[in-house]
Order: sequence, then structure tokens, then C-alpha cells
Amino acid sequence: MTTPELALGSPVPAGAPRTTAPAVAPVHPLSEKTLGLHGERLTVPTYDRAGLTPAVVHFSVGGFHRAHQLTYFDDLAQLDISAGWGVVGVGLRHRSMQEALAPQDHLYTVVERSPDGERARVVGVLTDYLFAPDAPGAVLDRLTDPRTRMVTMTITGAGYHLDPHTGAMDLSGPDLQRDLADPARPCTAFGYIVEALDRRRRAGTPPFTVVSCDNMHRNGDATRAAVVGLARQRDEVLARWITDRVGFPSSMVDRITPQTTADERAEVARRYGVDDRWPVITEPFSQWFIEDDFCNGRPPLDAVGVRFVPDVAPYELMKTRLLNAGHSALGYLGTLAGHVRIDELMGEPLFAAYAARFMDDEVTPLLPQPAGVDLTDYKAVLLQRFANPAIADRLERLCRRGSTKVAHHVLPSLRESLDRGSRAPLLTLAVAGWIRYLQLHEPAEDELGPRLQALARAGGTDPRPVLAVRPVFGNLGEHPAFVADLERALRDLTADGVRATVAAALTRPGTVAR
Ligand SMILES: NC(=O)c1ccc[n+]([C@@H]2O[C@H](COP(=O)([O-])OP(=O)(O)OC[C@H]3O[C@@H](n4cnc5c(N)ncnc54)[C@H](O)[C@@H]3O)[C@@H](O)[C@H]2O)c1
Ligand SMILES: O=P(O)(O)OC[C@@H](O)[C@@H](O)[C@H](O)[C@H](O)CO
Repeated sequence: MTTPELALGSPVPAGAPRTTAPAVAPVHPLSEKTLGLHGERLTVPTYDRAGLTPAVVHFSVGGFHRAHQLTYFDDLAQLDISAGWGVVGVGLRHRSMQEALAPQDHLYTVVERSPDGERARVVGVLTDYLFAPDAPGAVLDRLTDPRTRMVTMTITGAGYHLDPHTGAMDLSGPDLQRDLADPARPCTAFGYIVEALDRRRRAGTPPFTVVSCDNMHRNGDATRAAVVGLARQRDEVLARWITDRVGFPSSMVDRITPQTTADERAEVARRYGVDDRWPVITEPFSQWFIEDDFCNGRPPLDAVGVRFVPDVAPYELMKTRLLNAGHSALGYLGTLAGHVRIDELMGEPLFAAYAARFMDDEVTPLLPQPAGVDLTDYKAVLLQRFANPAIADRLERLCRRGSTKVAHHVLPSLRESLDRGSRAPLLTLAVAGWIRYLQLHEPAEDELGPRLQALARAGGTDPRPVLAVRPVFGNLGEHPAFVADLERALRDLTADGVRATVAAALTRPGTVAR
């Protein structure tokens, strides 16, 4: 079977690691029954899967959730210090993950790849998967079960419908309106959470903790704003109960996880003898920082490397402003340069220098110091992670949902620089790169994309029409020095091409006040 996402995947590009080992024969399908057969080549769960308590419900099981949160819960189950934290996945939009995982008893393979080699494991902590549109009642039953103590989500930054400038949620969209009109058949994660919390409140069941694992500034506060905002439309008493009783810890999550391609799936079968319908390829690096604000018990994730901290903001700012903003900048400029993968791009000294200077000169001076982290080391490792050829991360993944990611990760640094009276030529160039990209390429998974593209094309080398889109840019268009710098960068990109423009921007002195 081929999932739609796998079918869309492109062939493994040149430079990605190839199987050197001879083909493994025979190749066995992955399932509870065949686990014993896979133990020789892969690490497999040795704990009693049937004994896991379904204590966590996760909304939107994509590649990242499977590479990140589920591997931590799997490590926990493996440690045998707590069998209390099994995970049930819920899909909201596509049936494909259910179709892939159900026939293999919700087992799947994670392959960690670095330039030095790779290792693979089968993850067993996902005990069930529900596709919500088929079974809204079953999802609500699971959420209202007193054993459910924690809800996590990776619904993408765009799934929160937040104005990046005011933090307010836009409740006017059709899905949230349907959640309000028919609360027993919700469409969104927030609709499910609000309805389940209401049922728990009425039944006298304690609430669960809600942990966002999306890349957003203060994602716990954003989630609280969304849940309480939606609840308030229904019932002020419910909204108050949620405010008083529910924990919404913010988290910082990090593990670069590309989308699996069909060729990678075949390679996993060849190399490990496991026929997995949807394996995950990721990097060895992984981090998870969570604020210590749990309202219904805290999983002992600190035993497997998770850091519980009083305030996640310094870690999250470090990660989103360096890594995610860097990804966006490199995604657009690298695509304009004709590259397909970020490791290829980082192999060009010009772009490696751009990435380093972007971080050192313009972003780092704005960051708070996260306790226990050496920012110099962090950035050095980050540049190596970007350059990892073994995960073959494609620039098109970094370019999607631009209006959410540029607004959340790039523009805040730019605005802070301008507020300090500084110019930021490399951040400005990232924005110019996005506008030029919109003129030449189709925006993906971006509600505002078509409108921005039309304005970018109409404006040509004048960025003012695009800057007028206030939900993305706020009042940046009213900053004359920034507009002039952006116009020059856009003109240079158009006339001279991306390499000459990057080279010229690198000669301008860093001007951020420290
Ligand atoms: N991939 C990574 O490297 C990575 C790392 C850190 C954090 N994240 C976070 O995880 C999110 C998901 O990444 P992924 O790599 O798993 O992507 P993915 O494409 O593999 O999966 C995304 C999942 O979210 C669902 N989804 C998309 N839009 C939605 C919406 N508006 N509401 C509800 N569900 C929605 C999709 O149906 C899919 O199940 C990212 O947007 C990011 O916030 C990803
Ligand atoms: O997943 P997105 O679309 O929000 O962003 C793309 C990448 O920047 C992101 O997935 C990173 O790989 C990730 O945040 C690394 O931890």
C-alpha cells in the first residue's frame, strides 16, 4: 500500500546514503506477531504493549510526532519505571496514517541518520489510532476517560489561527464555527478539547494537561488562548473552570524530521528486512523542554532526557529564531539558487556564511541567555545539522506555510532590531527572498499564499503591496528605512540574482546594537 504522502515523495536524491549491505531476505511485514523476527536488525520494544495505560491522546500524528514525542514515551515504557503512559493517536484530516498503521498494530520504524551511520528502532508506545471524522464519539470517549491525563498536539502553527501580532484567535473560520454549532462532532483539536473538558467538568473528572508541540512562541499560552477563547463562546463557567484548572505548559521541541519518501521506505525494507508502510527518517539530535505546569500528573520524562523548566521562553526563542527562522531564510534563498536540499545549499560556502552570520550578527544579540546552554556551541551544532546529508531534508518542506512561519520566526527579530535603531540586512534579505520566491514558485499549505503571491507579482521590485498584508507584517511597512532596505534587496535579487545579492549583503556591516 502507498500512502498519498509517500506517493508524493520524490526519489532519494544523489548524495543520500545508499544501502551498502546486501538485501535482507526475507522481508517481513511489521506487526505484533512478527516483532520477534525483527529483533536481530532493529531495536524492538520488549515491554508489554498490552499493559500500557492509554494516558496520552495526541492530535495529528505526522512524521515529527512519531520521531520525537513517541520515541520519548517509548524510551519511558522501555525503562519499565512506568507503564502508565501509552499514547493514542488521533487524525483530523487524512485517513492515510490510520491506513498505514492499523495493519501493523500501530508499530513503526524510526531510522536516525547522521553522516557517520544510522540506527533503527521499532516504536511500540502508540497503542491505537482513531481517525476523528469517522469516529468523533470514540475520540470524545477516549478524551473523557479518566485514564487520559495528557493531550499533546502537532497541528502546525497555522492550525492555531492566531494573529501573530495580537495573539488573538480568529474564531470566524468555518471549522471553529462548526465546532460551536455541533460540539458533539467537532472538526478541530480545540473543538475536541473543549467538548471533552466540558464533559469531564460535568462528570467531576479532573482535567488533562494540554501540551502543544508546535513551533510557536509560547505555544502553551497560544493553546490556552485558543481553548479558553472557544470555550467562552459556549459557556463562561466552562471557560473559567478551564482557566483555573487546566495546565497548558509551553514546550520547545526539536528534531529535524523530513517527509519520508517512497524510496526511503523501500530502502528501510532492504536494509532492515522490515516492510513498514510508513517509516520515519530523522536525525540523531533531539530536544524537548517543557514547563513544569501539569494538572493531572507528570510523566517521568525527565528520566529519558526531557527537561522540565520553569520558563521555556529562552529555549524556545533560541530554537525558533535560530533554527526555524534560519530554515525559512535558507529555504527561500536556496530555492532561488536552484538547490533542492538544505545540505547541498550548506555545501556552498556563500550560503554557509550567510547562515552563520544571520545567526551570529543579527539574531543572537536579541536572544535571552538560556540557562545551561552555550549559544556558540548550539549554533555550531545547528550548522552541522543543517548540513547533514543523511536525512536529505528538502527545501520545499522548509518553504511551506510561509505566512505563518515568516511571521512567527523571522519578523519578530527584524522588528526588535528596528526597535533598537539597527538595520538587519540578512534578515531583510530573508524577507526579500520570500517575496521573490512567491513571484516565481507556488506557495504550499498557506491560506494567505495566493493573495501574497498576487501582490508580490503586482509589486515587482516594490515590496509595499505585500507589506500591506497586516496579519503577516503588522506595521513593518510603516518603517521607511526597512522598506528602503527591502526594496533594494528585492531589486538586487531580481537584477543580479541570489548569489550576488547574498554576497553583497554579507559585506554590509552587522549593525545590531548589543
Ligand atoms: N518535522 C519537523 O522537523 C518538526 C520539528 C519540530 C516541530 N514540528 C512541528 O510539528 C508540526 C508537524 O510537522 P510534521 O513534520 O509532523 O508534519 P507532517 O506533514 O508529517 O504532519 C502534519 C500533521 O498535521 C496535520 N495538520 C496539518 N494542518 C493541520 C491543521 N490546521 N489542523 C490540524 N492538523 C493539521 C496533518 O494532517 C498531519 O497529520 C510542524 O508544523 C511543527 O509545528 C515539526
Ligand atoms: O514544520 P514546519 O513547517 O513548522 O517548519 C519546517 C522546519 O523548519 C521544522 O519542521 C524544523 O525541521 C523543526 O522545527 C526542527 O525541530
